Amino acid sequence: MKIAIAQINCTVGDLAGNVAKILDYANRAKAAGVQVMVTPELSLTGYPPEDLLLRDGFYAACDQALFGLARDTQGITLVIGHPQQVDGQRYNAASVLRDGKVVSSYHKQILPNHSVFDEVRYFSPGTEPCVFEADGIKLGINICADIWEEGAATCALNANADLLLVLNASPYHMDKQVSRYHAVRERIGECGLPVFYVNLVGGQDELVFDGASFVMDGAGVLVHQLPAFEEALRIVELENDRPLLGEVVPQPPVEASVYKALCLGVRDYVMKNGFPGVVLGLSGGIDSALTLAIAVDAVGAERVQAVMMPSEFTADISLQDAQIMAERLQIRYSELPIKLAFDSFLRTLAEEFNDLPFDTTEENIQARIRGTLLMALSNKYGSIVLTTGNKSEMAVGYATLYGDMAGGFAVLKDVPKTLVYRLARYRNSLGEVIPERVITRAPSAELRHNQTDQDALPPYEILDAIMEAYVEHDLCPHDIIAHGYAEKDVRRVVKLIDSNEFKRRQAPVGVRVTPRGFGKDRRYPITSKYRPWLE
Ligand SMILES: Nc1ncnc2c1ncn2[C@@H]1O[C@H](COP(=O)(O)OP(=O)(O)OC[C@H]2O[C@@H]([n+]3cccc(C(=O)O)c3)[C@H](O)[C@@H]2O)[C@@H](O)[C@H]1O
Ligand SMILES: Nc1ncnc2c1ncn2[C@@H]1O[C@H](COP(=O)(O)OP(=O)(O)OP(=O)(O)O)[C@@H](O)[C@H]1O
Ligand SMILES: NC(=O)CC[C@H](N)C(=O)O
Repeated sequence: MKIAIAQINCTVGDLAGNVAKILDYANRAKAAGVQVMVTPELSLTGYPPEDLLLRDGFYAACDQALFGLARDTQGITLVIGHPQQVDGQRYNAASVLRDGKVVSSYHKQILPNHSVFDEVRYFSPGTEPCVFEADGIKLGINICADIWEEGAATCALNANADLLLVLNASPYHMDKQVSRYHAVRERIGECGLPVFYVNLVGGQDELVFDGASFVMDGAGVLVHQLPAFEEALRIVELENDRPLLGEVVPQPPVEASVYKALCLGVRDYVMKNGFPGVVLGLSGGIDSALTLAIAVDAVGAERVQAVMMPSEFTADISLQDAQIMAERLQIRYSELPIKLAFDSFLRTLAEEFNDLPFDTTEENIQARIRGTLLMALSNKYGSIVLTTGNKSEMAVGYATLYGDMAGGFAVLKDVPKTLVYRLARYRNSLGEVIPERVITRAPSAELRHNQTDQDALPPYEILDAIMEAYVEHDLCPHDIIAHGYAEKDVRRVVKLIDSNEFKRRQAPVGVRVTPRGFGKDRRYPITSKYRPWLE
């Protein structure tokens, strides 16, 4: 008996494309003598389809695609994830397709409604197991969150399952795989069934699904591990109901996995939305340097344009480093000085401003001129503007609305500044593209003379630690101070984080790589009188 794991990159809403991909994988699996092929959760629609799931017409289209897929599949049994409407109830389902028919369906029992998940908004929970037979072996079905709690796996065991097929759409964040192994081993501890953990791969707006599907035997031993961040078809041989040992691909270390997640997130956002390429402002600083490296690795140098837009505050080394990087990466590179536009703005505003001193206003005008130029290139050539702000800056509002925040996709939105440096070093370890000086010089917005980020903000090691404690772990300022951080830093950073929610709400979407990003999994009021930094 052979079971295939189809670790595929599905596109939300592309029913015909997803069906074609599943058929292609099924044909390859069939040619290799496979009896059963398993696809990820909601493989027919992509995940998460969000409010498409509130439309009756969407379920009708899914049924049509599912029955078409069943008709076109002969000689192999498929397990397909899809949304299903039964008697007015909506379910997150997995159906068994065999001999041209949909022979049975399972309804997900545990609906996740935390962090980035909203499944209670869309689905009713299932209550029944679904076990089908292939080659004399009884295969039980679970779907993703089912396996993270006690219940659904035991339900399959009680229905006489010999092993468990688990369809997943489990998004990536750092160290996620460890928690998946842990959850699956807990279930195996309870039910003793081997588990086929089949995960989706690909980017969907802010989420990246890393694949990294695996198989554990009934003792919780890892017997197959698929690669992360790429599609794969893995054929697992069984002796009776025992999965035999196969390739165990090592999981990438954290910098490599975050880097790959960012590349996949950018590539799929750009490609699935049909952009011919990307454009970004290249300042000679670390954030735009790393963003450029990711962009090139994601979509290829021929699809990337970088623009250096010097002002009177731009250091010579910034210009040199931008040129060196463009040369190393062989991208389209232009220089568009902003002096003329800046002077023109100042002249136009001179009477209004009435000799008031140079302040953030003028800094922001420069950032906005750059944003306007990049958006003009985007409009003219159809390329999407990548913004470069990192998580630390997005946390404290250190970015200009309609300036460096103008754009379509925020690559580093969930990458704290300290991790930006680690990723730059990691990328250079594969071949040096970021000039060493860009990594070692003090970060500066170069919006006035002799400016450095550290004039305005605590050192990034401290800022990032306080941010993680407050944003990811929900600690209150007192607890953070008790961890050894200076009271003034904690109160200041927390105040900045809370009072800049308005900016983040207007920021482009970007790839989530931490357990809590500034996206679907953090919903704070903009208007709020609750002020934890004063407590
Ligand atoms: N609650 C609220 N709801 C909606 N809108 C609100 C608001 N509070 C202020 N605003 C609006 O927002 C404006 C202030 O925001 P904004 O215009 O962006 O400007 P602002 O936050 O005052 O300044 C931007 C800051 O980011 C720094 N920066 C800029 C560019 C790049 C970098 C970098 O290193 O990467 C750093 C810069 O040095 C400065 O400290 C207000 O004038 C007001 O119009
Ligand atoms: N001279 C410039 N030419 C082109 N783009 C610029 C220039 N200055 C700023 N930008 C754009 O605005 C973004 C914000 O940059 P800024 O230098 O203000 O702060 P930063 O967060 O230190 O970013 P970086 O590390 O990339 O410099 C840059 O990443 C870049 O995309
Ligand atoms: N789609 C799901 O049910 C995912 C839930 C699960 N906790 C995960 O992140 O893997």
